[in-house]
This record gives sequence, C-alpha cells and structure tokens, in this order.
Amino acid sequence: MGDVRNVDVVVIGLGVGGEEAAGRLAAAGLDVVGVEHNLVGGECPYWGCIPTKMMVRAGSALAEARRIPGLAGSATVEPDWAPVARRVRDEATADWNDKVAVDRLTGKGGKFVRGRATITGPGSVRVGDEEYAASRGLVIATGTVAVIPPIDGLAGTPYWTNREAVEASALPASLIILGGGAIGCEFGQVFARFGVEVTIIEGSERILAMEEPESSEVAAAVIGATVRTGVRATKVTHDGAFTVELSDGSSVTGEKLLVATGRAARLGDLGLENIGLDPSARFVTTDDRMRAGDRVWAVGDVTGNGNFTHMAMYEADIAVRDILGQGGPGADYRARPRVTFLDPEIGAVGLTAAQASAQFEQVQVGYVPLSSTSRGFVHGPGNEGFIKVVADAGRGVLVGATTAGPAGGEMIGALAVAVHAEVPISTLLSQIWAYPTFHRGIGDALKSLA
Ligand SMILES: Cc1cc2nc3c(=O)[nH]c(=O)nc-3n(C[C@H](O)[C@H](O)[C@H](O)COP(=O)(O)OP(=O)(O)OC[C@H]3O[C@@H](n4cnc5c(N)ncnc54)[C@H](O)[C@@H]3O)c2cc1C
Ligand SMILES: NC(=O)c1ccc[n+]([C@@H]2O[C@H](COP(=O)([O-])OP(=O)(O)OC[C@H]3O[C@@H](n4cnc5c(N)ncnc54)[C@H](O)[C@@H]3O)[C@@H](O)[C@H]2O)c1
Repeated sequence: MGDVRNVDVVVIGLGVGGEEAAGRLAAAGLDVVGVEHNLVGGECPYWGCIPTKMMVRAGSALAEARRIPGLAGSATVEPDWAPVARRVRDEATADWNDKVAVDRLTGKGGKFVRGRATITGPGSVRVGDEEYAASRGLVIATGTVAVIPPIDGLAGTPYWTNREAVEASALPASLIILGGGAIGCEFGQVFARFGVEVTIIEGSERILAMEEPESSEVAAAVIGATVRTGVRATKVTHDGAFTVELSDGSSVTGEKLLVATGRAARLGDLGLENIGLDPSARFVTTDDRMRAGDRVWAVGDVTGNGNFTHMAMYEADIAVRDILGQGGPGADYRARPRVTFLDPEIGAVGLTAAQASAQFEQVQVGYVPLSSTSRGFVHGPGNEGFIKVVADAGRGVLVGATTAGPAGGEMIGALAVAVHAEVPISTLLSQIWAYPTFHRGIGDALKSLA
C-alpha cells in the first residue's frame, strides 16, 4: 500500500457528470483527483448520445431521401452502414480513445487516475494500491450499466447491449430488440432504415411507456419494425442465430439480439457501507444540493433523477456550487426535458397528463395533430406528430408538454421555458407565434386546453 495522498476532492467516475464536476472544481483551484476505470467522458460520447445520434442522423437522411418521390422527383437510395460506422469510430469516439478528455481535465489542473475506485471510509478512496484522503469530500458519479434480465438461457449468449450496437461495423440481416424504451426505439428505427429486419419485444402494453400514450402510438407507427407489446421473453437460445421464446407461446428468431431493458446503478462494490450509505439501494439518494451524506455528493445517472446527459451536467453544476460555497438555486426537477430521437423526434417536458392528474385536482389538456397545422400540411410526408400541453388549471400554468414532429426536440424548448418559469397560460395565449412554423402549433394546442 502506498502513502495516503491528501487532496481536496476525489471524483469517482468521469462520465458526463464526473468530468464536469472534476473539471470545474480543478479550474476553481481545488486539488482534485478524478478516477475512471474505463473512458473519460463515460457512456454518452462513446456508446450513448453522440454515436447514436450520428446513426439517427444517417437513418433520417435515408428516410428523407425516400420521401422525394411525390415531393421532388425521384431518388435511388442505397443504404450503406460503412460511412456511419466510420463516423462513429473516427469522428465521435476517436476509436474509443479518451486522450482528448483526459487532457481536458489535466489541462484544468485536475489529476487523473485510471482504475476502479472503492470508498474505504469518510473522505477515503482506494484505487489499486493508491489511497486518497479528500478533505472537502467525495463526488460519486459512477453512472449506470445496462440491465440484463434473468431470462432463461440469455446469460452466456453473445447478445448485444448498446455498446456492441454502437461498435457494429456491419449490420445483421435481422435483429431482435428486448425493450421498447428510448434505446430500443432509437436503435430499432435506425437499423430498420438500413434494411435490417427488426422486431421489438416490449413487456408493457406500449413502447415508450413512460411518455404520453400518443407518443407511443407515433413511435410504433414510424419505427419500421415489428413491435410486439405485452409479451415477455421466457427463454433465449443461440445456435448461430437467436431464438427468443415469448410469454404468449410464440417465438422470434434473429441474427442478433440487443438487450435494451433499462439501466441500473452498480453500487454493490463501491464501498458505500463504509460511509453509512446503503450499497443495496437502487440509486444514491441526494438532497437538493446533491448531498448524499456528510461531505459526499452524487450526480448524474447514479442519483436516479433521470438518465440524461443534461441531468448529469445540471446536477454536477449544483454539486460544484455547493462544494465551492457559491450558493445559487438547488435542484428542481419540475421541468425536466427529454427527447427521444426518432424521426419524428419526440420532445417532452415535465409531467404527462396521467402523472399530472395524480398530482393536481384540476388538470386540463390541449392537443393538436401536427398534420392539421399549416406547417404540418405544407411539410407533407414525414409530418407525423402532435403537440400536447398539460395544465394545472388551479394555478393556470403548464406542468407538462409533448412535442412530436420533424423538429420535436427543438419545439419542446419553448414549452420547457413555460413549465420551468411557470409562465401564466394567459400570457402564453397572448404570445405571437411565427407563421408557418411547427412551433406555431403550440398556440393552437394552448387554445384547445379543456
Ligand atoms: C444508447 C444510449 C443513448 C443515449 N442517448 C442520450 C441522449 O440522446 N441524450 C441524453 O441526454 N442522454 C442519453 N443517454 C444517457 C446518457 O448517456 C447518460 O445519462 C449519461 O452518460 C450519464 O452520465 P453519468 O456521468 O451520470 O454516467 P456515465 O456516463 O455512465 O459515467 C459514469 C462513469 O463512471 C465510471 N465508473 C463507474 N464506477 C466506477 C468506479 N468504481 N471507479 C471508477 N470509475 C467508475 C464508469 O466507467 C463511467 O465511465 C443515452 C444512453 C445510452 C446508453
Ligand atoms: N434520447 C435520449 O435521451 C436517450 C436515448 C437512449 C437512452 N436514454 C436513457 O437511457 C435509459 C435507458 O434506456 P432503455 O431504453 O434501456 O430503458 P427504459 O427503462 O427507458 O426502457 C426499457 C424498456 O424495457 C422494457 N423491459 C424491461 N424488461 C423487459 C423484458 N424482460 N422483456 C421485454 N421488455 C422489457 C421496459 O418495460 C421498458 O419499456 C433511459 O432511461 C433513458 O433516459 C436516453
């Protein structure tokens, strides 16, 4: 065992949240050690947001080209995965190399240690033979890993998670996807657009089950895959191809199998018990300053407040301000935005209508199909989508909204402001919305609140 190194802060896990926290604290002059056992940057740049959105961009380009007949002439579309795989490897991930990110941290004055960190006591962290004592405290930012359900036969087969799907240099002829959440839907649409025969198996009654029912309907209509809902996988066999037996007695075969059944924080081997936290908990619970205990902060996916890069950045900012004693607003999750990057994109913020009804006495809903708006009509092919707004009528403010459409992820911005700032609906109704934009449909949806 080496000497104990005294530092100000140890950040455990340098994904989006940890890298942001470590970099900011180091730039502020603190003696910071950041520990990462895999790649600095975490899931988002190497196996998550960035490479998958490059894939989505490619799939959307194919889909738009296929809309040319009837709109603008003719087009021959021949999908080829090679340029997508090349962009993912060379542009998104630098061949899964984190040198740039490591340099970014050390350039701010942070120290970087590659290895798996274990908490050994208050302020104490061990990485291999090294021991660190952090006087200001610890930031836990260890993220999540893919959940692999205990389905008979699944373990030991060469199934994919998002990591293998992102790293694929060639596509299979057919793909079974277990799970119809954001990961299953986004990969499903992209691969289908490149000619893969995709089957999505979703245990609940609808895909994108956490979103509005209308979002699930739009997703199912545009994904281009066979979508099986309300069925569970009971057995998996692999003999070159995969066969998945389902709870209704049927089965599906496919060349590859992608498991996309959610994410879980891996807390068991972190040493949480040594600082009085529960290692068997699903997440690390925090207060509105991201404090998980005395001189312990937690940020990002590990807190369970939403598995999104923008949430990890948001929480890292709050923890950094608290550690530096800078004050400022605490965590407020009312206006949490999210975008499922299908074509059309499905943007959402705050509560669904069902969630709002469970919280407020008087809920009103406004809805407009995008195809009935001027811009939706003009757009023609590819105009699937809708705008839905959810109001707490008692206070006269919006508490949630969904914007599905060609620019759904951008449209939600306006409604995120409304939910975040609790802009009175009367004020929103008097707003001028440019014609003929997609977002003008927000005005129509507001007028239909009832
Ligand atoms: C396929 C996919 C697509 C996604 N698309 C989007 C999107 O479009 N938009 C969006 O907002 N979000 C998206 N996400 C979610 C986003 O990637 C995560 O919310 C984000 O990465 C969370 O950041 P984090 O820092 O909390 O955790 P992570 O990025 O998971 O980083 C945690 C890091 O901690 C390290 N670590 C864990 N334990 C230890 C230890 N004991 N010692 C040292 N290091 C450790 C891990 O190696 C990891 O690098 C997507 C996720 C996936 C899987
Ligand atoms: N665009 C984005 O921002 C984006 C994209 C991808 C992922 N993410 C984040 O990553 C997280 C993980 O995504 P995900 O899609 O894996 O998780 P998820 O929890 O959103 O969806 C998993 C789905 O799998 C289903 N399921 C679970 N076990 C099953 C089984 N045995 N058989 C069939 N279905 C089963 C669940 O009912 C659920 O619908 C999400 O919470 C999301 O926040 C975000």
